[in-house]
Amino acid sequence: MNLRKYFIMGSQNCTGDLAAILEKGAKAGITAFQFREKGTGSLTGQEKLNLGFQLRDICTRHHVLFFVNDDMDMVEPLEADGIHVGQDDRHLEELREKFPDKIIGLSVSNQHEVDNSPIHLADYLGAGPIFATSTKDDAKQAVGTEWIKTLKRQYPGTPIVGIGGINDQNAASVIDAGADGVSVVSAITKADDINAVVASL
Ligand SMILES: Cc1ncc(COP(=O)(O)OP(=O)(O)O)c(N)n1
Ligand SMILES: Cc1ncsc1CCOP(=O)(O)O
Ligand SMILES: [Mg+2]
Repeated sequence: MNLRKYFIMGSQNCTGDLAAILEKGAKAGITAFQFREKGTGSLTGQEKLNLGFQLRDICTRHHVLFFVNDDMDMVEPLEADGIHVGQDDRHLEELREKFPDKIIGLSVSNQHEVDNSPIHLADYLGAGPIFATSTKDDAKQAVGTEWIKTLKRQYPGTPIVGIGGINDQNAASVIDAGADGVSVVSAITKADDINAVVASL
């Protein structure tokens, strides 16, 4: 499971063509992708599914892991490799039972969440927001790279990806803190040169 360069995107994040952005990212070396279609302006129903098929196909062609965000009903139709959920989403017990062989990621933003989560059912943890972000309206307070160190001490065998405000300038600090990968939205969707940003990440 290679989560080193984990790109997340939905149509609400872009003005341009999502398929073209993902294709560039995949060619440049992203290792994982999460289809996160949520928030103002996002697609629903069949339109969301159709976009999902298109993006899934790009990931298949480039051997990039494909995750869906939150929506467990899309996992099977899109033949996703896994699903990422947060604290207010479907419970890991239910997901693990339904998808015994899929990769399940869980967001954890503080110790209270860790203490109240079945971490042993998660295949990886999304830690953040590490830095301030304007991509997610309801993002929690930025926790800094110290949070990665704290998690890694407690769960040395569980892969951890940092998320939130990560870009090609600060990604190294996230990896240096012990993260196995960096998850980014705007660093790629807003990049002038996607190839350069992914290489630099
Ligand atoms: C890799 C990764 N980490 C964290 C998140 C955030 O998930 P969540 O807290 O459920 O928030 P939403 O993304 O659903 O708004 C993530 N999506 N991916
Ligand atoms: C989905 C999500 N979860 C925590 S922060 C965030 C958004 C990250 O976006 P960006 O990489 O643009 O800061
Ligand atoms: Mg969620």
